[in-house]
Amino acid sequence: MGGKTKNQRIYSANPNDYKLLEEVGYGATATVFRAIYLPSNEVVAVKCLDLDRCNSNLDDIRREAQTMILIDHPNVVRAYCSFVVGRNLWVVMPFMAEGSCLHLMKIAYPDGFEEAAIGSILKETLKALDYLHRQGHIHRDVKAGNILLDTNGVIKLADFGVSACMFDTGERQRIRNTFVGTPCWMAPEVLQPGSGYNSKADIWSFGITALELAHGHAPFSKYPPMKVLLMTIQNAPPGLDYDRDKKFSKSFKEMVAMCLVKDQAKRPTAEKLLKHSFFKHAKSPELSVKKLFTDLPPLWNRVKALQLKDAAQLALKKMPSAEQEAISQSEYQRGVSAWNFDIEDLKAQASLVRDDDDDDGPEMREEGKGMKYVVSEKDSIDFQTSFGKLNLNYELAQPEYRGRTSGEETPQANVLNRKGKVVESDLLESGCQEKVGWRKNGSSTEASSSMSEKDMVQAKTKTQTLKSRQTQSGPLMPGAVLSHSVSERVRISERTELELQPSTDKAFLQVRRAPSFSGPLMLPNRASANSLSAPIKSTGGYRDSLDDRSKANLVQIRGRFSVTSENLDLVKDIPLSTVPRRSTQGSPLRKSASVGEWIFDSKQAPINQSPKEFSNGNLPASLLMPHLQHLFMQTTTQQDLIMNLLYSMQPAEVADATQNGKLPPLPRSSENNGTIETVASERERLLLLKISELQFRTVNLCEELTAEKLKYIQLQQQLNAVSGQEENGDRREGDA
Ligand SMILES: Nc1ncnc2c1ncn2[C@@H]1O[C@H](COP(=O)(O)OP(=O)(O)OP(=O)(O)O)[C@@H](O)[C@H]1O
Repeated sequence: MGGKTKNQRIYSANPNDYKLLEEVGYGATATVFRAIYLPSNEVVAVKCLDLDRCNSNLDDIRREAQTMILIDHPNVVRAYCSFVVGRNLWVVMPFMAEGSCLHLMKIAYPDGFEEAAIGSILKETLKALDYLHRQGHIHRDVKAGNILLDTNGVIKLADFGVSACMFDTGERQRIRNTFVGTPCWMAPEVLQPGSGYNSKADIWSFGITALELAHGHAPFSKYPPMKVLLMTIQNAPPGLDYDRDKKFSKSFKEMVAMCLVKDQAKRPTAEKLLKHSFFKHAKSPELSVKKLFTDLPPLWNRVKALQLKDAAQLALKKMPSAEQEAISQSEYQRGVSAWNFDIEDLKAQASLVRDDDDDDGPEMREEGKGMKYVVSEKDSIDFQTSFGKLNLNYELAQPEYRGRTSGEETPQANVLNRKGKVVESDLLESGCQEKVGWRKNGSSTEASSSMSEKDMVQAKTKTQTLKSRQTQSGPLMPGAVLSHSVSERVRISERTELELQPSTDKAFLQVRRAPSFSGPLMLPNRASANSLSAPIKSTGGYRDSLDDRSKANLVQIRGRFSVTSENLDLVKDIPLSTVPRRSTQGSPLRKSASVGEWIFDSKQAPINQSPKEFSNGNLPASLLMPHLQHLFMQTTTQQDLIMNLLYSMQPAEVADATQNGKLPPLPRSSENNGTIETVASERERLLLLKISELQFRTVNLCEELTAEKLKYIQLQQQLNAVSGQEENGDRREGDA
């Protein structure tokens, strides 16, 4: 898809016309390069999207790219053209020389920007959203990482990787009832399957982005994604409410609060929000934003420095010992397992979290997340949540892809000064490492070194290894990509490298392979390879994440859910406050393997109740009440469980289960056109049926229980009678 821009410049679809220079960014699915468009000698950005890593099919991706080409707004990054190169889609865009707000914060403003700059950045972003919403688009990935800055202060919203058209109907709209976005920035309604969402989801993400720009990180960003999702649903919306936020104006706080309302209907439209006093008084970006990057080195050096910093930190501070790694891994697994199975526990945890915990050290933030949740040799994790399947993409290392065209120095070995002149020296040797953190303090720039001498040695080792690796792989001709997929090459080379390289190098690779919590969370549509009803992937699927104990207890893995016998024992999950204490301590009621069938275990009857008590007329009620309450709780818990399971099942699975007689028949809708609304109402009816069935079963169980108790009492009475007769006999013998 070659294309023309507004000023009629034509950009060819021939990869040989583009000379890829430095890597200036990377995301979950793409690596972005500064490049020269050779026919006009113009600097552009080329985003190389790894199609293997996208959950959409090629047609969808092409359509997205086409949408980007049609976009025409000063605050939206448009695509000049796009074309397929091997297993990659190249999207040619204007080069935004100062990169994203996220990178800028990471490198120089770890605690966020000042309010004036935030106002300008948000206003320009909101203009972009207003335009997109008017055009019928939902961006769905609004965040600081997608707000790009140019040297002249121009601000643009980028990344249509997950955008959706609001006016689409049918299949595409059904797909939209899926999780797409980035966990910390995702609106609560996006997490509710079946409820659907609209452009107001962008307004929520916009509010979260405002907090991100104010604090340097998004709320909840230190938590694992599954916890973030739960906290978004359950906690009060985050805001600018704490001591640290005193410096911000009332109107800023008010604007953020307007965006972060859980009820999407109560959130303002972008158009309305633009009229808010906070934006009316916003300064021009020329005045407030341009100064943010004076004194900073060029973008590619910042990106490189960030990569090295991450690698060195990971290698030296975060690269855990075998033991720590095991703990970390088990924590990770626990998180995944907990998300799947112990929702109550997670709810309790989430409720204990204080929002002001977000003030924790930078190691808890985005950089740190990748370190804690490193899972090597895995490209993605499929979280099987009670709400649906979440595919957590990882950032992918593409070290070999950073090369330039034939005969050029590799970017890793080049340090360019602000004028763009190539300085032939290693980043580390040049002393650039001293500025790994260009922390800006007010107007002055402090060159702070966050790497120790040891860091340097390790990082240098890394750099040298990178160089030699590039020598081995040779310079990259854009055309050469056609012959061998980047992802393939990377996977092969990474596997070999992980086996052969010292830990530092592994660490570097893992930094890039760590879960990208800033990347999109995607629930692929069923037509895609990652079908919801497909068996759980062994690589990274939660099945792997179950610990041995859980595996041993595995009763059933069906579709996207696994049920363990441990989880079936819901008794222990009942809150102590709501259930009589006795019933939580070794209840005589035990669940059989099939959910809903209860067995009374007389061995476990409360030991402090003597047989005599059973013959007492009051006792059956006092004994039964806890169990009846217990049963009631169980039923409620089961209902919740079933509701979660049903909500997470795809219609096809429900229909399948119905046909197999595993679930009551699905009520047929005469107008079942496959829309999500119909599916939702069908599920609701199915659920009501299930609830009635459970209630019926509960009553039956109570009756059975009462009958058993009566039998027990009768036996006790018979026993008493027999022992009474024996006693009388003994006495008579004694008297005689
Ligand atoms: N036109 C551009 N000019 C300069 N830098 C860019 C440009 N486009 C993207 N970048 C940089 O590259 C990074 C990754 O790009 P992008 O967000 O498009 O990739 P992605 O894989 O879609 O990311 P994700 O899905 O994780 O948000 C951006 O955060 C930004 O720093």
